[in-house]
Amino acid sequence: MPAVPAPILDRRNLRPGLRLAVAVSGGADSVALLRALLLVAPEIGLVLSVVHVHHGIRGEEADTDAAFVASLAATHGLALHSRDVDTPTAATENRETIEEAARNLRYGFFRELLAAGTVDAVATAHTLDDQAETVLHKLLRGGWTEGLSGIHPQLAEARGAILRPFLNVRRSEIEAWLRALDQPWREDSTNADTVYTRNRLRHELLPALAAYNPQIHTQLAAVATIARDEEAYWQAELARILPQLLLPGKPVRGGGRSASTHPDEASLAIEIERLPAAPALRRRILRTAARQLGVSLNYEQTERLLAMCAPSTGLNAAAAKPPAKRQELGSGLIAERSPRELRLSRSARE
Ligand SMILES: Nc1ncnc2c1ncn2[C@@H]1O[C@H](COP(=O)(O)OP(=O)(O)OP(=O)(O)O)[C@@H](O)[C@H]1O
Repeated sequence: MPAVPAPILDRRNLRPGLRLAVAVSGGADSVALLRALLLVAPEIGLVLSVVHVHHGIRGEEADTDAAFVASLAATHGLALHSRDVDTPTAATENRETIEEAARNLRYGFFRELLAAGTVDAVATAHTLDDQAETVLHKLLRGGWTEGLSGIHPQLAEARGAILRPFLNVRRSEIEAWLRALDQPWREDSTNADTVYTRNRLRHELLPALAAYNPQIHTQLAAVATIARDEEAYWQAELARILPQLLLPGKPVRGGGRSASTHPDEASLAIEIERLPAAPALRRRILRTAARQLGVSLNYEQTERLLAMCAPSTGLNAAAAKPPAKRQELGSGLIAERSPRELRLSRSARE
């Protein structure tokens, strides 16, 4: 068999002396990530270990996965950080889906290892295929640039970081390499189950799109990179201008009536005249303001708020209806427009 080159790792965040725990589920992607990191560890000076979470779902299959990962770590003389969790109970208690609960428990363990200083970073094996599936999923459900940013190559934590050095690597490349190495991996039986949206995207929608553009995975991953950079730019702009714009709890000025100051209410005012003209910024300001009151606005709610910021007098006003004076946007969020201010308030009684 011709030699298959090792997948190319993103080395940006791999520095000498880094104590890096590789998150290994036993699947092809994470087994390959471990093998690829083992190849470069001596040259870079990485101190590798393995982290595995037994989620308490998928019965014996998960027991075998855990044993497989333990044996892989032992074969390469690596320390193993393992944790058994009860995903179904956590899902019920926190009203999460099984997938959400498993993810939260998994990342909870990673963050514990980082916070305790046991390791400096945790590497997960997300691939370019995962990135494409995530972006497509966000597009289907409706996503802002932050959602379209998909899986980030690096997540800074309070202490340490979570790294994704395989984000530029195709899953097909990984499997070919493991076969060439004669390295077995564990197949997750739920990966083929088309009950899960993500699996339908992987097995049905993406192959259909690839008939229109064979580079669709790379294109969607490029959307994530572009969206991430755009979002970072606008977030820096927001950090600069928000402190002058959002006026928490201030009374309405400029002739507007005073808003209710019921003790259960949290409120914020925005001076309309000082709002930048660009909708890209206006939307972000409005969404950030709502988020500060604990409400995550969807597109339709954001557009309703945006319309409330239109000029109430002057030439432009003749073309359209005057902006609404008061609207309830859901989740207890109320928007009130006075001549100079837009006030958002949230009743805790909702
Ligand atoms: N049980 C596990 N133990 C350790 N690491 C795991 C486990 N499951 C997944 N991982 C790590 O997470 C990566 C992504 O896994 P997977 O695609 O199943 O996650 P996901 O459901 O997409 O959630 P998320 O993207 O938030 O991690 C894997 O490549 C692996 O590095």
